[in-house]
Amino acid sequence: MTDQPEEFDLLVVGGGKAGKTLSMDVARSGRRVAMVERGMIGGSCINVACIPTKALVTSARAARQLRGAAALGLVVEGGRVDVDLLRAHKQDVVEGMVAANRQQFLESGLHLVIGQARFVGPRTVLVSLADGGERLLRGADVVINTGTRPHLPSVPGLAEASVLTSDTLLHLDRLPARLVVLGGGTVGVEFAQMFASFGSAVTLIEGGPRLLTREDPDVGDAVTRILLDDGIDVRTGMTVARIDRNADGTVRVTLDDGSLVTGDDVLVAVGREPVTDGLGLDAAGVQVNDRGFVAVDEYLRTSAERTWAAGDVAGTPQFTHASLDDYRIIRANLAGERRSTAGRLIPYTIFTTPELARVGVTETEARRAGYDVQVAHLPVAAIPRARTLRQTEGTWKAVVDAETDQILGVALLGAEAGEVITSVQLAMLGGMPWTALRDAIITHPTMAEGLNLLFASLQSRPVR
Ligand SMILES: Cc1cc2nc3c(=O)[nH]c(=O)nc-3n(C[C@H](O)[C@H](O)[C@H](O)COP(=O)(O)OP(=O)(O)OC[C@H]3O[C@@H](n4cnc5c(N)ncnc54)[C@H](O)[C@@H]3O)c2cc1C
Ligand SMILES: NC(=O)c1ccc[n+]([C@@H]2O[C@H](COP(=O)([O-])OP(=O)(O)OC[C@H]3O[C@@H](n4cnc5c(N)ncnc54)[C@H](O)[C@@H]3O)[C@@H](O)[C@H]2O)c1
Repeated sequence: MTDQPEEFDLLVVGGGKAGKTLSMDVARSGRRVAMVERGMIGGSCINVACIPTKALVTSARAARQLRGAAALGLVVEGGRVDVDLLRAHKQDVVEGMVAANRQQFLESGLHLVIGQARFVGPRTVLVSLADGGERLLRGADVVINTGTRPHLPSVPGLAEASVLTSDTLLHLDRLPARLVVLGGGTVGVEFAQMFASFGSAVTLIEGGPRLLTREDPDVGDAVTRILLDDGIDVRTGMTVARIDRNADGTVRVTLDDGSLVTGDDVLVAVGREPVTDGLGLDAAGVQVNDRGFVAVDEYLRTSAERTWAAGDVAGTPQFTHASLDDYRIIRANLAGERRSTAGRLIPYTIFTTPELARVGVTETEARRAGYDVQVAHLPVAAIPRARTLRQTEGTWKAVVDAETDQILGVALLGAEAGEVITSVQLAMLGGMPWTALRDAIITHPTMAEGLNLLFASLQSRPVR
């Protein structure tokens, strides 16, 4: 290695969704691009987050369907969860996507540098290469996209109790007979239900007053009822006082009211923290905010010149599609536009069974913002398609502005909600009033047809 850095038009640190997409895009346009990735080709989503978990959710749903096969007129005998086959299925999906990403990186012409990057000066990183040695790289523009990792709270005993995170639970070579899940957020509810479907006895402990605290109380409570029906022991408003690994290998979780929960494993899912340690942000002149995330403005610029940040580490809502939109913003701004993150409509789906899909604001947020709202509710059982699927669990909710008829937000808890939400999102993006969804001719029998029914329960404004 010489003292002179290798020069690039664009240097991307961390190959997450935003970083890899931007790297390929800029490289395809003929610019010199280096992307430094310490090991996960394709980033967290395809290796340890969305893709492996959703592959396992598919298995969990199949297990549920097999158990309910008689209701569909099928006699299925035997059947058991084989953890090795489960892992092989998940790994096959992951490896297919990693291989496809690797191929796309190659074809784009980007310089993929596998190693750990650390800033040693403005827009300059020293990379400890995975196969030994170092490289010094400098970018005319630099994008930081190093993601987040599971946060481990300072609970007495936790550090010594060999607890699991979403990363490590995915690699487990056995099914815990009793799984204790700490944290009733997105990761907690998805994993709790998945493992309950595989046959684990699951206890879910949430510190807040209910599960999914960002949702309206009625929506969070509806998800809680579904998990309770699945046999999950849900304990809300509970803090863990300490965790101990017993001599026989079991784990004892002591709650603040003195009660004990015993399990074989503990999954800690209490949020994620930014990956910035050892990154040398000071040397780069990049500041972090009070939560430790890289501080960015609405154009995704950091405090350092021509240094940008994207995805989870920049405090963007922690979804892959949000990170992808950060790529669009930085791409436009690198080309001299002024594209902003302000006012983005970012939907999401929580992949419980049934799914909870959300877009826009909650009823609580709309009322707090001073809107005069109308609220529509629809039990999923009222949708003909739900009957034919025999998946009648759940309830839909829409919040509209009574003054303007604009849709403010929708929460769909039910089968295929993650697919149906996009129709609502597109209507919102197009500024369509709720009456358009009430009156649209929608294919029968589909779940989306429920939108006709949901909005039909609202009162039209009197004709003036
Ligand atoms: C269990 C789980 C399930 C999820 N499911 C979903 C889902 O279904 N849908 C959804 O939209 N979102 C989901 N998410 C959230 C989603 O995974 C993240 O929001 C998304 O992956 C963030 O991507 P990113 O662009 O910020 O970076 P990441 O994909 O996290 O990539 C950051 C990369 O930087 C690399 N890196 C870090 N430091 C360095 C360094 N110093 N040098 C070099 N490389 C470095 C890392 O190895 C990593 O590959 C899930 C998250 C979890 C934990
Ligand atoms: N389907 C998806 O899109 C998907 C799936 C998984 C994760 N994600 C993303 O990843 C992010 C992180 O997920 P997460 O579930 O780790 O975090 P989260 O912020 O969604 O939920 C964490 C939960 O843990 C609770 N908590 C915090 N400290 C606690 C403690 N000591 N004891 C008990 N409970 C405690 C919080 O009240 C909260 O309900 C999500 O916010 C989401 O953006 C998305």
